Amino acid sequence: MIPDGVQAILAAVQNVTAGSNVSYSPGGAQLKPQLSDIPSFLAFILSMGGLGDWLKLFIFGGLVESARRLFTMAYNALLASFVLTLHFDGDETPYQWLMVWLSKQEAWTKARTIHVSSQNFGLKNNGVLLVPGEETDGKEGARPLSMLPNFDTTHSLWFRRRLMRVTRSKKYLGEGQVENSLMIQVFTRSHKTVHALLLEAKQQYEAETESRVSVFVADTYNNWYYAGSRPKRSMDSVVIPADVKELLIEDAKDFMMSESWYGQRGIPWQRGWLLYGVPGSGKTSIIQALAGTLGINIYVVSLAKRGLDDTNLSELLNSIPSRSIVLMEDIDAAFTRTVTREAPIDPQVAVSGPPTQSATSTITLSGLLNAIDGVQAQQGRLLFATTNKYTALDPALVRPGRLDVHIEFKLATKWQAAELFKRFYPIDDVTLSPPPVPNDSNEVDAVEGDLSELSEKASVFSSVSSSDTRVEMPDLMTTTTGTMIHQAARSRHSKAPRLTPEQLRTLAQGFADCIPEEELSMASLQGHLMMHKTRPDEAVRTAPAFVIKQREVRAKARTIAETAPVAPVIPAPLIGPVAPVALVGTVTPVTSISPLPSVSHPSLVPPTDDPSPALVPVVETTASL
Ligand SMILES: Nc1ncnc2c1ncn2[C@@H]1O[C@H](COP(=O)(O)OP(=O)(O)OP(=O)(O)O)[C@@H](O)[C@H]1O
Repeated sequence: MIPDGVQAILAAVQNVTAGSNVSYSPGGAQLKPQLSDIPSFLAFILSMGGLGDWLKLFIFGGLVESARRLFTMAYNALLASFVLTLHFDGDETPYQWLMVWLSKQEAWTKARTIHVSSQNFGLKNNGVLLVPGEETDGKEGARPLSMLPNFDTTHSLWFRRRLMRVTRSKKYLGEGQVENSLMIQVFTRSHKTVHALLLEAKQQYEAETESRVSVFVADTYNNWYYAGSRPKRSMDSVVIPADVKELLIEDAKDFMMSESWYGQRGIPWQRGWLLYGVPGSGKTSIIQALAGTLGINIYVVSLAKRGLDDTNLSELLNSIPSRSIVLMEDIDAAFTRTVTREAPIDPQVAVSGPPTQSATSTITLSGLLNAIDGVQAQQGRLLFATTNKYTALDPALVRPGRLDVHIEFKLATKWQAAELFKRFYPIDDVTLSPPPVPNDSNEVDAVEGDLSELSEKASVFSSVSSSDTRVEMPDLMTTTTGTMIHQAARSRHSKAPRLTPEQLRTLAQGFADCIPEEELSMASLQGHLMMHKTRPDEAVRTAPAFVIKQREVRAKARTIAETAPVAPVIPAPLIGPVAPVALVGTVTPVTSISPLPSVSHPSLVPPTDDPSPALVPVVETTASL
């Protein structure tokens, strides 16, 4: 049953549509006045008691809302013409610039709601404004506190007499992923103010990072994100033969300056280096040092990364800015797991196989090769690949044009051991130990076997170290070890004797004499020196024991490896004709990859007909360390 009021409206609507004068009235009577047009229809509606009131309210509300919307639109339009709004994504570098810049603004010291953070945005400790009164310099492990805009709060501050509103946001994406963003509104009609802001933030940040190298890694969504920065490592701190170091630096510098040379010849402006050899021999260190020397950033690609496929890899490589280092660490790792020449071994395995396989990437070798060659790839890219298994690499991957220069890193030579020692102990930072206590059960005495021969060498140097000292030795001839340690520690901070350059040379030589040629890695030698950070003579005295220990550890590791069940390796590496090392262009095929001939370092010879040096090659050889 339709209520009378509604029936009346329906009839009126019909009449209006049909242009009829007939209208409905309860009981069949004609309604006065006749509803022949819209105004009369409305008048009729409004004349209907409660319904009329309701409709009036509806129309009034509609008008108010429309007015509000119009006002908001006008306000926003007006605001947009006076305000410039900038958005920054948390995983991009400009966000870092702005956060550091913001952290240095005095505004936060007066704000009512602030975020107190110990994040330093990849900068050294004093890179961000410290909470007034806080001193962190020189304090080990101290993390500075900085004051920043609070999340989800809009802050106002002034920049060059312009009002700025800053809103920081944080979004939780699940699985521990957080997305940070920043919005800055500047009350200005001119872009100049915004440019000045960006430039100031960038310059401030770059000044802070001048002594650092920024590192980017791919996130789980295969986008680059800023993973922080590291102090620049000096080339001098990496002990490899000087000519190899020079080759790397000169070749890289030359490459960076040769854009037009490549362009004129239609050669893609990219260059690849393959650093291969034993773990802990300085492959990563030299890349880090090179990035610092050239003042460029490092983008690290892990080919075994979960979820990485051919398309992602290609996109990742293509989105790297020019004049950057791309570092593919342990390039063999991908090859011995899921990467094959044409396709993933078994898509089922990649999806649901054992964790070691499903947890890795599904890239194919062709995908990798395409990504390296990438037609749209950024030009001016220095590609570095490292591997411990040179023979596991496909010849197509290591051919010139992809990985042009191959450098082998070997176990430490005596020369490297001595040089590492000298660099490890800057003369001003170290002191000498007291003379060894007779019959003391120190580490050297505790080791047996061929240690005696080595310790003979060491003892020469410990006696040298304890003799020619400029400062009188504190009296440490005590009976209990505990007391001696205590007194030795005290001597470190009191009248400890300093090393002379001559003593350092002698100690370094003594250390080198204790280290067998090409048996231990540089990393392990460094580990030993770390145990005696400020006591070079102790490092020498205990070196023989260290060597014995290392041999034992390796023997144990070998036994474990021999008895352990052999894990299936997928697939067999392709071994074929390979240029053992080529400096651009030419390849000397060899029938198999065997241990490479030792040191014969490539040299860079500038082309005779072109001013651009070094890119024409010439030498097909192997650079070994
Ligand atoms: N030639 C070297 N000169 C100075 N330090 C070295 C050298 N080789 C290794 N080290 C030290 O050993 C540590 C490991 O070095 P690095 O990571 O560069 O080795 P790697 O060859 O890249 O090893 P992996 O193949 O395992 O990645 C670093 O702390 C580094 O300082």
